[in-house]
Amino acid sequence: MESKHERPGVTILSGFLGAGKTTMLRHVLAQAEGRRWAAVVNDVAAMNIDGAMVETVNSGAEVVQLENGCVCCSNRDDLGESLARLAAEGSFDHIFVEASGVAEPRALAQLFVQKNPFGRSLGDFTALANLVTVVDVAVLAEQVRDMREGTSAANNPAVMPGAPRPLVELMLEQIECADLVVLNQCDRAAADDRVAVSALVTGLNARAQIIETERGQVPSEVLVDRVRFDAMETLGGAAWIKTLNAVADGVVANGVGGANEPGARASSRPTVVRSVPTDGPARHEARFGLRSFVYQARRPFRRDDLKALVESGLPGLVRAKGFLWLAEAPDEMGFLSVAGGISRWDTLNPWWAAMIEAGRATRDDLPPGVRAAWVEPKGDRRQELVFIGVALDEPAIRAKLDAALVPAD
Ligand SMILES: Nc1nc2c(ncn2[C@@H]2O[C@H](COP(=O)(O)OP(=O)(O)OP(=O)(O)O)[C@@H](O)[C@H]2O)c(=O)[nH]1
Repeated sequence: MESKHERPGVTILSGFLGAGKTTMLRHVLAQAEGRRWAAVVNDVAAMNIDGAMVETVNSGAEVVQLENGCVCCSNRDDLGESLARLAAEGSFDHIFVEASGVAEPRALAQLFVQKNPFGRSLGDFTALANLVTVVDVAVLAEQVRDMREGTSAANNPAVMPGAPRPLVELMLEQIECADLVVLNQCDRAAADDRVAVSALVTGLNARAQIIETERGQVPSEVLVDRVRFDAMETLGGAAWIKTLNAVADGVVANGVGGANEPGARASSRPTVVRSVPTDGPARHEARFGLRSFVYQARRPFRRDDLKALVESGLPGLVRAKGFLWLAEAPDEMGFLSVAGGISRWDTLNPWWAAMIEAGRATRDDLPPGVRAAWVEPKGDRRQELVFIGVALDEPAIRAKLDAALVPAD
């Protein structure tokens, strides 16, 4: 084990929408046992559903929520400021960053190694320990099957410059730039699929350690105690980068083979690393065609109508999640999560309004976030759902959601 840095260590959790980052972070924070940890949570939409979920773990960790943009592009300064502040406080040994599901880990890692115009980088305040990518094995297995079977032009459309890129490209890039790849949701994947996905990950990034798990059940030591990040190795870990370097070194004749092999050494020449564009807030929309919107309402849903709507499949939907107020259980905060074509319905805790009505809390107990969202007479009971997808028909979805609400009096 490498010695601990005096600066707080940082573990970055990346991974495609719905892979299980928040589930894993909650599991890890629950293991804090008095250790001085903090978490910075970023969500892709204008509302930080993940941050609110992480705050429900009573671990003692400070949770900082970053909203209004993804940390790998439009929200970089906020991430930098939050990490610098947490480091300056001197009270934390380790900080976890949960990136949004569309974040590119390479862009995040570069914040720690590349100096800004003032000659500073996040590496001056903190020590990046691990870039971790969480993968939904079942979803990636499906993509591997499509890639294998996709021999026709229709399955392999050419992406012209400036056009949105397929989302699978983002998934693969997240794997290429990782020190540790967590293959999550193994309970949903067949054994053959697990083997195929593991082979794909090794092919893309032979250097990364791979862990298979369910529900993000990893021991915290794996993320905290061992420092794996190495700027040259991690940023140059992708098989294609190693191959290019080997070609440039004259090690590989045709740019194929050799450098992909486990244990292949990185070239000593400067690593070829793609530059990171910094083109503002609309980057994910422009690059991958992904858009998000937030649906809010102050009336309860009829459970069956909402279920029927969600299960009918909304064209273009990649991810939906958020808090629900259901007419059938008006005192319980519901949680809906749609990812990889599967919808999950959970109950979290009672609404604060229900607790006050039952005499179990008073208005003075309300946390600031709840106070800010309070509207009489129903208090914090509300709908707050984020929809993320490609070419979503937002007005049509909003109209269908409105129709699933209990009619206004
Ligand atoms: N069956 C199964 N479900 C899981 C597993 N891990 C997470 N889930 C569920 O998958 C859904 C997505 O999990 P999250 O932890 O919210 O995923 P995420 O990566 O944080 O999602 P985004 O922040 O939206 O990108 C939730 O409904 C989880 O309960 C798993 O290993 N198996």
